[in-house]
Amino acid sequence: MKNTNPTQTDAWKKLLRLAEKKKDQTIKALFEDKLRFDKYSARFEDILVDYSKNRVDDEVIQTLFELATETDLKEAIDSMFSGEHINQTEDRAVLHTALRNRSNTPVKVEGKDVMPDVNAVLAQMKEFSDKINAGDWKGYTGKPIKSMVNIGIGGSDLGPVMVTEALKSYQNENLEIFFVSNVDGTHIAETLKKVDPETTLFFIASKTFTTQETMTNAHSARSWFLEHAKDEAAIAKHFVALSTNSEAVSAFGIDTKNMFAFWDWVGGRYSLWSAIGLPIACTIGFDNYEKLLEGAHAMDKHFQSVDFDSNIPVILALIGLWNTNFLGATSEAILPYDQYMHRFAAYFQQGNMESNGKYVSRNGEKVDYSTGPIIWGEPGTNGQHAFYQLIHQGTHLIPCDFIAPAISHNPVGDHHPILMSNFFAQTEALMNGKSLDEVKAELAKAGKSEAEIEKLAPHKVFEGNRPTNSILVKKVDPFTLGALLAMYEHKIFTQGAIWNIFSFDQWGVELGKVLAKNILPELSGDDKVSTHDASTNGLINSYKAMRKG
Ligand SMILES: O=P(O)(O)OC[C@H]1O[C@@](O)(CO)[C@@H](O)[C@@H]1O
Repeated sequence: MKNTNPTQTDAWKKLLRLAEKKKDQTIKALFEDKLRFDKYSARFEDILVDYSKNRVDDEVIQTLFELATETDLKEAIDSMFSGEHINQTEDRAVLHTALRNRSNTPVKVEGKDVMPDVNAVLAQMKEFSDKINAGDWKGYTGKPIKSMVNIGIGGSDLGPVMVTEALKSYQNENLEIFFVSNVDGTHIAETLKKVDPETTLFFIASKTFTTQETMTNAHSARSWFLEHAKDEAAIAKHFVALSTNSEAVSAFGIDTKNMFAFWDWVGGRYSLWSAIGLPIACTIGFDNYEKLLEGAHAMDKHFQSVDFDSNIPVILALIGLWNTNFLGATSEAILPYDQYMHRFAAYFQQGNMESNGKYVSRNGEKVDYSTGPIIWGEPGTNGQHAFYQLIHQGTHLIPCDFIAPAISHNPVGDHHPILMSNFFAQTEALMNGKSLDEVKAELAKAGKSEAEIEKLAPHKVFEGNRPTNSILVKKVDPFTLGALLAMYEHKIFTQGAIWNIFSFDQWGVELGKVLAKNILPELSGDDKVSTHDASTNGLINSYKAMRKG
């Protein structure tokens, strides 16, 4: 991968000029082009991506494509899929795409085709999840597994949580799935209250098998289990490990035949396609998990082969870059109008912010431009009653992705049409706003006096011109969800490539962990601590005083 400073490209300089030249342009006016919706929307299988309600015109979008070309995006894409060690600071390939490579074409890492290993683990996952779903995997008292608890955090938790929630309609009704991630004892305590040791399976999910929270929770779960089962031999029937680290798995006391492996070229935040996805496969059945893989693979092929001007992840990435680097947006909201997708934004908080929350370029220099945005969001319509005030009338420009299914899994009464009417209305309102004249006419029609109108009107004006993408899917099914996830993954990849940053390491999560390990021993006993700054010393010593009750 090249390491071009994007601001040095002709396209970037032109985009700066265009942003200035078009600063008074409105999205509403752009719709005078009657073909705009057709030109600025794209179909992929049962997914419609409408990016027409953005502040981009033909000149801007073409220049954005030039930026992608000038920063050698195609070469970057090919480098990733070819197994090049593009994760240079960890000297690793980035091949989560190989995990869902349903075409089974060879994918080489250091000259070795990894597909046989990938397929072997998938076969192991299928065999195991089939047994769980059929009730053939018995616990230490001979009863079938009824409850599953995934113990993991970050990429070893967020993906399985988000997918099992989004695909809850596909869940085996004889099985329940729980997730424990936080080291806060409440998380494991509240979960263990709900499950029976005789019928519970624990997934210990950790790429490194060293993460403090996960290992703490895993040992607590193991202790709880042995209080009931007594015999350590029972562990083998109730604990499986999802990891790259077989030595640490054995040391924990899980038989490596109960280990589902993956590899260092799978990033944690890109790992739900790997053995980390086993709780998904067990919850929704392997066939549905396979459809998730197929959807992602279909999007991978689209991303790899389609020209930029029809390439959905590239288009979304470039529009996001335009919003961030030329219109000054610092965050992006993901707003799924689907209650089952309530953890979708949270998933991409890690996916996006842990990938592109970087301030040093691939050249090792501090960047002088914005990189990854803050990702946040909640399901619609709830967000409308929480933070849409700011999105509509705040001082921040917040590009939003609205996502909705045409068909609900729960067609209760007229709920879905009501939900969808809000989905359509919000992007219309964010684009068109409401002018002062319209507001004044409304207030006059409502019988307000001149004085009241003068006082109220400014507060009821909506400037509009706030950019949104609308992503309309036929139904949130495994294939479609897989394609959506891969679409966002490749958007993130594309932005990182153009921003000339390393998107696949995460050094920023290390310092806090190290300092916490230094503080932990200081918390035992009652002696005062004085090894830190006055605030940290004060906090620790206050904690020690308070906990005495
Ligand atoms: O899967 P594991 O090795 O336990 O890591 C968990 C999470 O911790 C990190 O913060 C890295 O330390 C995330 O990148 C990762 O997904």
